[in-house]
Amino acid sequence: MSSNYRLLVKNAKQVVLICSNGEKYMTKHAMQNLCVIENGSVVIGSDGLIKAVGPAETIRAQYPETSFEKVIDATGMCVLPGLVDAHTHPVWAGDRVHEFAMKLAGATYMDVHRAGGGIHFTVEHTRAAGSSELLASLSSRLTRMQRAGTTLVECKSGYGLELQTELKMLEVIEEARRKLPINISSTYCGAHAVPKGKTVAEATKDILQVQLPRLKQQMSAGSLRVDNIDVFCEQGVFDLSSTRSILQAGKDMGLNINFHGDELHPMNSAQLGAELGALAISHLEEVTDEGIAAMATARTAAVLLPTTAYILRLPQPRARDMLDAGVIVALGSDFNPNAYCCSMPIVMHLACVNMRMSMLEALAAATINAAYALGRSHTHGSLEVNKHGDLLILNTTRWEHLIYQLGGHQELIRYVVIKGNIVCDNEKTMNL
Ligand SMILES: N=CN[C@@H](CCC(=O)O)C(=O)O
Ligand SMILES: [Zn+2]
Repeated sequence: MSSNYRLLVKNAKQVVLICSNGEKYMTKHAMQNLCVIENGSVVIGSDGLIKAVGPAETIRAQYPETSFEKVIDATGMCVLPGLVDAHTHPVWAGDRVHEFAMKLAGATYMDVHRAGGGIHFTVEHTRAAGSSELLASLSSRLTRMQRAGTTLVECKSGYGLELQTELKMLEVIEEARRKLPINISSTYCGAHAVPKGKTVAEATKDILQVQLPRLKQQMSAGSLRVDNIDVFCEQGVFDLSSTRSILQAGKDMGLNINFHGDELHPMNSAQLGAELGALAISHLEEVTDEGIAAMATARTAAVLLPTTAYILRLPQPRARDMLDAGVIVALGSDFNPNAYCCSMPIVMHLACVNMRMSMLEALAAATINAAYALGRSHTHGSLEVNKHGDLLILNTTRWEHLIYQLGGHQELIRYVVIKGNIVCDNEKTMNL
C-alpha cells in the first residue's frame, strides 16, 4: 500500500534546522544562534518536501497511526540539512596534477596561466572531449560531492570560451540535472578567460553578440536551463568595463549575477556587483573596505573559497571583516582542476581554522547562505516545513564532529537523503 509519507527520521539526538522562521539568509549574531532541536524527528512527504520537524514526542503525537514508506531510527545520531556548495567548475577533461607540482615549486596561479597552462590547458582538453566523456566524469565528481554531504551544487561552464564548447558543457550539466538526484544550479561562465588569439574586446564582443544570443534562444525554446552568469573579473583577464557589459547582458536575459571578483588584485568588483544587483560574488581575497560595505548594503552574498587561498597560498579572504559588516557570507568548494576538493566538510574546517569563522557560522554559510547565493534559499538550506527533504544523518551525537574531524566525513555521514530518498547509505559501524 502506498503511503503519503516517504520518510520518517525519528529520535535523532540533534536535529539542526539552521533557522525556523523562513529566513532567506543569516548574518552577524543570527549565525551564532542556529536552531537545534535535541531529540527530534523529521517527516518527509511523498512529494519529497518536509511535512513536519520538531521534538520527537510532538511528531509522534502528530502522526500516531501513520505508515511511512521508510523509517530511520536515528537514536544517537544527528540530522543536518544537506550541504550547499555555492561554487564549482566540475565539467572538464585533463587533470592538472603537473601544475600542482609547479605551484609547490613556487609558480603563481598567473605565472602558470600566462605560460599557456591553467584554464587554457583545461580549455584545450575540454574542447577535444566528447559529451559522453564529460558527462561520465561530471557524474562521478557529483556523486563524490554527494557522498561528502552536498545536496545542492552550483556547476559552471567556462572551459570552452567559444559557443560550441560552452553549449556542450551547459548541455552536459543539463543532462546531469535530469539523471542525478543532486540539485544543480547551472552557470554560464563563457568569460572565464580570454581565449588564445583574441583580445578582451574581441572576446567580449563574441560573448555579447554570439554566445549570449544563442543561449537565450535555447533557454526560450526550453532545451537548456541556465540559472546564473559569471565572469572572471581580474587583471589580465576581464576588466571592469567588459565585466559590466557581460553581466548586465546576462541580467537582461533573466540570469542571476554570480561572478569571480577581487581575487588576485583589488578590482572594485565588489562595488560593481553591488551596483548591478549581483546575487553573489566569489573569492574576494583582495576586497576593499568600500567593497565590503557595498556588498552588505546590496545584500550581495560573498562566496568564500578557502581551498583557493590554501592551495595558491594567497591571503585569506577577510571573513571576519565581512561578517562584522553584516555581509551574507557563503562557502563553496571551488572544485576545479586547480583546487581538487569535493568535500564541503573540509571546506568548513578550513573556513574555521584559516578564516577564523566559528563552526556555527561555517555551517550557516554552507547551508542557508549558500542556498541564498544560488537564489534557492526559499526551497533549500534549512530543515523547515515545505522545503526540500534534503538532509544528512551523522553517526555522532554532536553535529560539530562533521567540521572538527578533518577528512572524517566519510565515516561520519551515515545517510544522505534528497527529497526523502536515501541516495547514499554508508553502512558501516565503527568506533568513532
Ligand atoms: N579564478 C578563476 N577560476 C577558478 C579556477 C579555474 C581554473 O584554474 O581552472 C577559481 O575559481 O579558482
Ligand atoms: Zn571559480
